[in-house]
This record gives sequence, C-alpha cells and structure tokens, in this order.
Amino acid sequence: MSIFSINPDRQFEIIDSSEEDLIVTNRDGVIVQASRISGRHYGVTPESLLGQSVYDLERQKVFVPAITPLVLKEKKKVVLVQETPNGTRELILGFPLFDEAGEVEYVISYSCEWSELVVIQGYLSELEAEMARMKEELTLLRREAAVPEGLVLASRPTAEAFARGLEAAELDVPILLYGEHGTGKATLAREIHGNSGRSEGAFLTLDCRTVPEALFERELAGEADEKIGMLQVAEGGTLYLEGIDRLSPYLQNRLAGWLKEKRYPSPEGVDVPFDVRIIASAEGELSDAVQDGTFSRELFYLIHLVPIELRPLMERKEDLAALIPRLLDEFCERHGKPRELSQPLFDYLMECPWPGNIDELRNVMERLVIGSREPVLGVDDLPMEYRVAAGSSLSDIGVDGRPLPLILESVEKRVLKLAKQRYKTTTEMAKQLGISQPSVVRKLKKYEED
Ligand SMILES: Nc1ncnc2c1ncn2[C@@H]1O[C@H](COP(=O)(O)OP(=O)(O)OP(=O)(O)O)[C@@H](O)[C@H]1O
Repeated sequence: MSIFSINPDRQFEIIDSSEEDLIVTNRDGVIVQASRISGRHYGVTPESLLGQSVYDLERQKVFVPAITPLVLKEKKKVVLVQETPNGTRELILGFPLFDEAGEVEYVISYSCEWSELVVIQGYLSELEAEMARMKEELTLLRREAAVPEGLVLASRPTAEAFARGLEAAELDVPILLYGEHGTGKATLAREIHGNSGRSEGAFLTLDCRTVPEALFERELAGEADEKIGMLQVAEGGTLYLEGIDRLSPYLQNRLAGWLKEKRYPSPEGVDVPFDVRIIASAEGELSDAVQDGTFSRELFYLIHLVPIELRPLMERKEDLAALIPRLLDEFCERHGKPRELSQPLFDYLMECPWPGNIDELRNVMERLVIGSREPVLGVDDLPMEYRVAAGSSLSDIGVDGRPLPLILESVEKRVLKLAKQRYKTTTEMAKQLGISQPSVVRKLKKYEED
C-alpha cells in the first residue's frame, strides 16, 4: 500500500493553480477542493461541486460511478472509466492520502477525457513503432560495425562461424577451424587473434601441409644459435597450425605431448614452458580421422574444444553475391580498368561450383578484369576453361563407360581448340589458361597428333 504523506494545504495550493481536472474529497466523501476546470465534463462549475457529497452526486447520476468510495474501500489507487452526463467517457484515477494513523484522510481524483487518452495511446503506439524501428536499425548498425573491414559475412553460416570465433576469442582455449581450401579459415584465425587478449602478441602461421617432416620440430622449437623457434616468437600470442590433419602420426604424437605439458624441448635439450594459443585448421571433421586411426586421439582432444566450420562458397550464395561486385571493384581499381558485369555473367558466376572457394573466385575476377577489352564484362570475357563450361554441357562429351582420364582429355582438347581459335599466340593462350607456354605447346602438339 502506498502512503502519501503530503501537507493537504500544499496540495490545495497545487490544485488551485492546476490546469488539470483534479478533485479532493475528505474521508466522508465531501468535495473539499476542485481545480478551476473541474466539473466541466459534468456540466457544473467547480464552485458548485465544493461541499457536495460524492455519494449524492453518484445518486444524481453526475459521477457514474464515483471513485472516492472505491478508494476509501480499497485504500489504494483506483482507475476507472466514467460516463459523464454529456455522453463523454472519462478516465479517472483516484489516490488515497493517509493520516498519521494510516487511515485515508483525503482522496484525490484526477480525470482526463477518454479521447485524450486515445490520442495519448496513439502517440504511444507511434513511439513504440519508432522504438522498434530504432532497435532494428541499431541491430543492423551493430552487425555492420562488427563485420571486420573488407570481409563479407552476408550468409548465415559465415556470420555464425565468425560470431562463434569472436566469442571464443575471449576464452583462452585452442580453436579448431575446418573447411575446404580458400573458405576463410586463416582469415578467421587472424580475426580471433586480433580480438583476443593476445592481440598484442605475435600471430604466426605454420603450414603443416607443406613443412617437411624433418623441419617441423625445428620450426617450432628453433635451432641452437641459428634460428629462434616459432613457439618462442609467439610467446603470449597465437600460433596458427594450418592443415594439422596432414601431419604425420609421429609429429601428431610429438605435438600432442608438447601441447599437453605446455612445454617443448629446446635445441639445447631443456624443457621450456610456453604460453601460446593454438588455432588449428583441417580440411574435414577430424572425428572421422580419429575413428580411422589416421589422426591422434590425444591430439584431437587437445585441440577439439571449439570446432568451427567454414562452409564451401557454393553454399554461401549471399556471400558470393556480395563478393563478386566487391572483388570486381577491387581489381578494377588495382588495374585502372573501370568495368561492369553483365547480368548473364553475374548469373553464371553465381552458379559456378567454385571448388577453390574464395581463392578461386578472386583469381577468376582478377583474370576477368585483366583480360577484358570492353567496359561491360560478359560470359565471353571469362577465362577459357570457365567459358567452355559455360558454353557446353557434359552431355555431349560422352562420359558413358569411359574412364575419367579419357573424359578429362577430351575436355582439355576442346578447351585448347577453342583457345587456339581465339588467341593468336601460344603465350596469350598460356596466360588465359593459367598454364605455362611450354605446356600449351606440348598439349597442342599432343592433340594435333591425335
Ligand atoms: N569472409 C570473407 N570475406 C571476404 N574475403 C574473405 C573472407 N574470408 C576469406 N576471404 C578471402 O579469401 C581468401 C582465402 O581465405 P583464407 O586464406 O583465409 O582461406 P583458408 O580456408 O585459410 O584457405 P587455405 O585452406 O587454402 O589455407 C583470402 O584472400 C581471404 O582474404
């Protein structure tokens, strides 16, 4: 129960100067004060209300119903709607004022016309709608602000992968990224490092797919008097082990031992503690490899704490649609060649399978810009191997009963034939096909002999 302890005299002063419809009654229901506009809805003057009993006014159907008896009974705030004699509806709020003994001494009622309330309600709804719009805008702005510069996170799987990565960045645990080549694993690893408490430390990458087995340990631990090891350089920072699934079983076990103990043997033969966060990448889910026995179970449990998958580009259509124009702009600017994409070319690019993912898309977009002569790029401006795929279907290649090498040979033969018609020199053919000039000559010779 709320107790108002105000000086009634002060209250009366307030009421005297109020432009609102306020009435004060005592505990007997007699009106002791009314503001200058009170009574107008009931067709009476405020002066005529003074001294009247609300019980009488209720009987005379002036107050239908009177609020004071309800407040006196409930001893708390009461809200109701009154019908006035001139047919309007009034919203009335009644508040009790208590004496020192905790009994209701006065009741203040405040009324406003229902229509005013409808206006206020309308205004409130407008405000609510505006708030909802602002909230939506804020969410959008936040999302945009959260997208690291230069990156496209338009598709749900990519946005979720990056969000998970950034969330996990704050937890100082190993992270495992998996996905095909060129899907953005290294990019996400860098973002995680940059958003972690280790961002002041170094971010180093070791490509386990290419480092010779004999050099792996030397890369990490260093060589006496010759080379500082990566674990030492990355102390307090992050080490990104690219393609960890390609390490030999021996190195997997060695690495597992080091990660478990958080120590590595220095070239001088001393065990050195290290504080480096490991982010590892693999092409596919490692659990299958563990089942097959091709990946160390121990190492798996050490790095498989936050697994994050980057989906292939062909499953990220929103990313693809945003990357195509962005890469076009990038390469147009880099090569000083303003170009536009035709709709058929854009549609075609959207349907390509992109097995090499963003790396491949970047390569094709750059080749498109470099090789183009006209301001608007069409399907004909695509590098030859893509154009052949665009202009022909596999149905006329004759795949039935033929081994794959033979099928691929007939595709290659066709590509070379088309390239020979289009380009004057073998050098230009080589440039367009992305292979060396001697191999163009060799292949032409081979197919001419056929
Ligand atoms: N979300 C993204 N938006 C824009 N560009 C991206 C995005 N993710 C990756 N890239 C670009 O795509 C290319 C390939 O990315 P990245 O090297 O990170 O892939 P990866 O999965 O690590 O490849 P790999 O397995 O071959 O090492 C890079 O040029 C990178 O800048």
